[in-house]
Amino acid sequence: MDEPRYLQGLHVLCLWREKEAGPVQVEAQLNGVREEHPMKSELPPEVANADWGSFRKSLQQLLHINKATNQWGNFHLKQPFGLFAADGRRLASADEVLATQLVLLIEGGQWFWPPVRIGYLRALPGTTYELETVSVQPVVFRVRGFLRPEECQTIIAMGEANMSESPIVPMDTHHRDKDTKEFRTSTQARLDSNQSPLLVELDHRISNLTRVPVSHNEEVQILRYRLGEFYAAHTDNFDPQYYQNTVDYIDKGHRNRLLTVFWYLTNVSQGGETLFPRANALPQPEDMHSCEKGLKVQPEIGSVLLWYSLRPNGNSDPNSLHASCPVREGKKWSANYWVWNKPRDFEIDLPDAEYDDEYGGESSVATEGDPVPQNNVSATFENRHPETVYLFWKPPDRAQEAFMGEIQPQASMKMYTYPGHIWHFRSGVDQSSTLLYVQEIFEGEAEQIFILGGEDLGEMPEVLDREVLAGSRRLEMTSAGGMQAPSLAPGPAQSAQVPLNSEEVAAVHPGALYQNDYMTLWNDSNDPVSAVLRVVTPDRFELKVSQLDSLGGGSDGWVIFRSGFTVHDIPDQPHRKRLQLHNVRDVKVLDYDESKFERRANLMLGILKRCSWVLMGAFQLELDLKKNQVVCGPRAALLKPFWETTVALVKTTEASMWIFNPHPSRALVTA
Ligand SMILES: O=C(O)CCC(=O)C(=O)O
Ligand SMILES: [Fe+2]
Repeated sequence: MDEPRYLQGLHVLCLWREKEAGPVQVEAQLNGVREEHPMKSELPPEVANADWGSFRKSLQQLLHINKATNQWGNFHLKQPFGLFAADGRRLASADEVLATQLVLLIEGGQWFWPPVRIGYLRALPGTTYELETVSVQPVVFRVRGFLRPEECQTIIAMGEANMSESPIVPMDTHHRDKDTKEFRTSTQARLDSNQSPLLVELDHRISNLTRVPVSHNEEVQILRYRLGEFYAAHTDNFDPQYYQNTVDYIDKGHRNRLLTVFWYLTNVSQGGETLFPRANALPQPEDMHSCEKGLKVQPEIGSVLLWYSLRPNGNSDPNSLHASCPVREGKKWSANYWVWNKPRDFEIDLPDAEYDDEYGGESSVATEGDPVPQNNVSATFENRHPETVYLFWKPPDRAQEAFMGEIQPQASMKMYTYPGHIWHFRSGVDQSSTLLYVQEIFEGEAEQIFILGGEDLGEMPEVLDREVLAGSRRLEMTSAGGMQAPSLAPGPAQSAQVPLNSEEVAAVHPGALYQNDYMTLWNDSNDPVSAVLRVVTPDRFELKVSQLDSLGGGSDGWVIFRSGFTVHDIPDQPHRKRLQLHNVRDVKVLDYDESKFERRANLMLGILKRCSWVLMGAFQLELDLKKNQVVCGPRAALLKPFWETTVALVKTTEASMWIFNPHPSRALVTA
C-alpha cells in the first residue's frame, strides 16, 4: 500500500530548555506535515549531558522510531537516522542539537531537502544558485545555472570520447530476456572524476548541493540521445524484489540510490523532456513509453534536476518514476549523477558517521545473524581547531581519497573504521587542499578518540581565573596563526617565535625546575600528587607526575611526559608567555609503568601514547615570569581523567623539592 504521507521519516524538531538544567522541551512536526498542534513532550534534564548514543535513543523512543518503518526488512542492514541543522549540517552531539534548537531528524540517515511547495525557492548558502521546487511528490528540485555553458562543453567532449550503448540493470525477475533497446536507446559514457579536475570540483559542488558526502556518489554517466532516442519510465533505485541477483550488493535494499542529480548539458529544440508520469500522485501508468501524462521538464543547458528516489525514511518512492521522452529535434546531452544513501566503497564497508548507533529494543529480526564486523573500531574525531576540517579516508590501494564529511570547530564525528586505516584531515573539501594531519587507526582499542588540537584555547581562561589565579587579570589567550596541525614531524611551531630575552632564558635554562606546591593536586586516595617540570634543553622539557592513582587504591603511579616547546608572546601580558608544544624526533613522549595502574588508566595512557600529538594539544602551558611559575592545565577532555584542574608549577631547586612519602612513619621532606 502506498503511504499517504510522502515525506514519511522527516521530522522537524524544536528542542530547548526553559531553565538551565531543566528538562529538555521537544516540539515535533512529524513526517513532513505541519500540524496545527505539534507533538509536545519533554525529556529529562540529564539527557542534555548524555552521550550521543543515549541522547539519540531517548529521541528515538520519544518519537517511536523503529526499524519496522522500513519496507525492506533485514533491519540489521538499515541505516540509522540522522540529525541535521536546517541547512543540512549533520549534528553529532547532544550539545550540538541543543545549541541548534531547530533540527531535522531524518530516518533514512541522509539529508533530504524539504520541498515545502511547488515554486518554493531556496537559496543555497554560500552559492549563487537556488533550489526551485518543481514537484513535491516526488520531491524534485531544479537548479538553474548550476553548470556553466563552457563546463557543459568540456563534459560533452569528455563523454564523446568514451561513448557506448547505454546499459540498463535489468530486473532479473521481469526483464531478463528483454532487449535493452526496448527500454533505453541512448548512448552513454562513465567518467571517473580522477580524470578531470572539473569533475572533482563538481563532486564537491554537488555534495554541497545535496549535503551528502562525495563518497556516496557513482561515477557520472554522460548520456547522448539522438533523434527519436528515449528511456522508458523507470526508477533509479533498486527494489530488492526485482533484483534478486544483486540483492547482497544492495544490502537487500538498504544500500540504494538515494537521489539523482541530473545534468542538462544542452538545450533540446523539441522533445527530450524528463517526464515524471506519477507526479502529484498520478497512478502508475500502463504504458511506460507514453509521454502523455505527468510533469515534463524541458532540458535547459546548465540546469540540473535533483530528485529523490527514496523517501526520507529510506523506503523507495514509487512516485519517483521517470523517463526521457524521445528527442524530436536536435540532440540531447545530459548526465546521471547518482548519489547513494551509503558510501560506495563496499569491500571496506565504511558506513556513515552514525552507523554504529544502536536502534535498541527492536525486533529480534534485527539481531539475527547480524554480520557485525569483528575488529572494527569506532573512531571519534574531535575538532578543536578554530576552523572546519574535512575528513577523508585514504584507501590503501588508491590515490583517490574518499571524502567522509566535515567537522565544524568544537564538533566531533564518529566513524566506523579498522586498525591500519588511514584518515586524512584537510583544510578543504577536495584532495588538493592542505593536508593538515594524517592519522592511522591503531590496534587493540574498539573506541578511539582523536582530538585535533589547535590554538583555540576553549574554556581554559576561565579555569585559570577561577582556580589558580584568583584575583589576577583574566588571561587573554591568543589564537596564533590560524590552523596549526598537530604534527608528528619534528620542528618548530608554525607561529612566529620571539627571541628570548634574558629573563626568559633564565626561566627555561636547562635544569630549570618547577613543581606544584605541596597539597595542590590530589589523587583519589587523598595523597598529594607531585608534578615536576624539568627543562632539559632550552627547547625541551620533561614533566613527571607522581603519586597518581594506582592499582588497588595505591599511589605509586607515575607518568613522564616529554615535549619540545617554543616560547610565544601573549598580547598585553608582557610577563606571561605561552609555551607551544611539539614532538621531538626520537624522544619518547610518554613513559609510565603499566604495572602500577588500573586497566582503565592503562587504556587511556595507551591511547595517549599512540597519538602523542593529542598530548601536545591537550596540555596548555604558560610561563609567568613575574611569579616564576609555569601554569599547566588540560584543554582537552581526553586529559581530564588525569589532569583535572589547572595548577601552577613554581620555580624550585633540586634541594627544595617536596617529596611525599606515603609511609606514615617517615617524615615528609620539604625545604
Ligand atoms: O534523460 C532523462 O531525462 C532521464 C534519464 C534517466 O532517467 C536515466 O538515465 O536514468
Ligand atoms: Fe533515471
